[in-house]
Amino acid sequence: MALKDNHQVCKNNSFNQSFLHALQGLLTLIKDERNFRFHLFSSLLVIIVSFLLRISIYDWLLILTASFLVIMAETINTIVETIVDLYVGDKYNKLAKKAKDVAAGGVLIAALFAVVVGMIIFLPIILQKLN
Ligand SMILES: Nc1ncnc2c1ncn2[C@@H]1O[C@H](COP(=O)(O)OP(=O)(O)OP(=O)(O)O)[C@@H](O)[C@H]1O
Repeated sequence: MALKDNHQVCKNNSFNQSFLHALQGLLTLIKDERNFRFHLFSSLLVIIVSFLLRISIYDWLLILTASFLVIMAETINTIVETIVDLYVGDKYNKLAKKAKDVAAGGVLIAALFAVVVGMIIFLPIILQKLN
């Protein structure tokens, strides 16, 4: 059915098929996108640290939201890059540059937000443990 490319171009005809194609998209992100792997690994690291430091439920919500935003921004960045490449190929195009740079800027904003959230939550706990 899905997961191996059968050159399907028609609509998915079952929930299972839709789900398998979504899973295939996720695996493609992990396999092909170095930055996506980096953000996924960083998020897992932050989640492990959050467990170890026993942060509050509200802090968990913030940490998970910040991680989710970075991963979603990276996903949208990959979508933009792929569509731009599909459209312009190897040719230089000013609008292609704008689209790709803006998409990358979105990832940067989300990553900075995650760093600020991480510092607000982890720094006081770490400083308290050091004292
Ligand atoms: N067709 C193009 N026309 C103009 N500029 C381009 C084009 N393709 C890429 N660029 C420029 O090269 C940069 C890198 O593009 P590329 O598609 O390699 O992204 P990437 O290295 O995969 O980015 P990221 O690190 O965000 O995943 C873009 O941000 C853009 O400035």
